[in-house]
Amino acid sequence: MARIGLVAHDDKKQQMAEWASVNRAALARHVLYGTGTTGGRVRQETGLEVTLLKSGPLGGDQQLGAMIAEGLLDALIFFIDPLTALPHDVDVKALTRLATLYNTLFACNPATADAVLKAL
Ligand SMILES: O=C(CO)COP(=O)(O)O
Repeated sequence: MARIGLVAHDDKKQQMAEWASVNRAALARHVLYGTGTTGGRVRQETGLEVTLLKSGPLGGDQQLGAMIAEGLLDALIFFIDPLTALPHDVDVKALTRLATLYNTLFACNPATADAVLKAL
């Protein structure tokens, strides 16, 4: 059982919902956390229990970063939108920086998320 953070930017939320639905059985074996909107969407699509943090732009990315720094998160699935400028880009950078710094399993697209989920 691993503790997994789920995050997706707006243009990637559909992709996250589909990925979570396809991988529902595997995800059900883990403890899930999500930024507000992403987590709500995953909950709605899959019926999985997801602990909802604040929405990303309102501090949810930072909450996940703090969990990583405190050793409370084992993997981060973060579907980043590479084509859109985001006003809270500093938060995105901070979260990906901490995932890198703490050697956290970190997937930013479905192909890598599949591999990470298999590894857990
Ligand atoms: O913006 C996000 C991550 O940077 C995601 O936050 P939401 O899931 O609340 O939309």
